[in-house]
Amino acid sequence: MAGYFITGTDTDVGKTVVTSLLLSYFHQKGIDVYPYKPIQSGAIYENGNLQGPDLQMYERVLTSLDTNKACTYLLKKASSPHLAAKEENVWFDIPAIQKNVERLLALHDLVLVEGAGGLIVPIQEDYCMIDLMKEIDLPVILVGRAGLGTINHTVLSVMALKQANITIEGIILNRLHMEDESIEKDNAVMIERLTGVKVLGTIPHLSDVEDAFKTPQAYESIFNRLNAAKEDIKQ
Ligand SMILES: Nc1ncnc2c1ncn2[C@@H]1O[C@H](COP(=O)(O)OP(=O)(O)OP(=O)(O)O)[C@@H](O)[C@H]1O
Ligand SMILES: C[C@H](N)[C@H](N)CCCCCC(=O)O
Ligand SMILES: [Mg+2]
Repeated sequence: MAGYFITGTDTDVGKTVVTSLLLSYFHQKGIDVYPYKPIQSGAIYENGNLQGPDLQMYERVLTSLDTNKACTYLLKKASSPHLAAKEENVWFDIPAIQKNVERLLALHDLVLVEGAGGLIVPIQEDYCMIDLMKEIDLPVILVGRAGLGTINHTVLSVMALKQANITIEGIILNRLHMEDESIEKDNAVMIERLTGVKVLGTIPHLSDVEDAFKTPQAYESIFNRLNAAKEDIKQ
């Protein structure tokens, strides 16, 4: 029974890609790993069914995924959850989300919970993603961009996590675009120096994201630094 909360410095920073690579990595190691996206906004109708884009990506790795189990709230508007919920007349039952996490933790060796956007994303007008993370109480993997601008975003995110007393397992930088490698290398060094949190590694720019899920061992040097990779999490 182990889990991580995968958060990011922003929306579209690569949380779902990192979560899917982690799913694939642990799955190939024989670990019973399961994803959970409590709140998915930006869901779209496909063949008459409302589909969550993040869930569709997890499904590329775990073809047997039960999307009802892996997501509690599917909202159509591609916005902050608080706004989508207001427009769609949805009320978030936070204790129910918490119970779902506990249920999944009891059922699986490893659970990967993905947030929506970054930390100060409102779920309700006075309750943000970071408040949910605090309640869920899993160690956090923070995904940030690898390139220019990430020092500020990543260090501020770590400051907020520390202020909330949330355990940070590590930072993963993601090469969303091809940028100056000397800046990216220095970013990792400066983020470690300014936060005291380990940068586990950098995910390269992927020409074919889904293809990358087939070879998760390529990220061994990043993922084997996670405690879940070291401990025997199969109870
Ligand atoms: N390393 C990478 N190389 C190339 N493309 C990437 C990489 N990482 C992410 N992407 C692409 O960037 C986009 C955003 O990634 P992703 O969906 O993982 O973001 P997210 O942080 O999960 O966003 P959200 O807040 O909506 O959950 C996607 O189109 C994804 O395929
Ligand atoms: C719809 C999108 N892909 C995300 N899931 C939600 C991102 C909310 C970001 C809110 C904000 O930081 O301004
Ligand atoms: Mg996502």
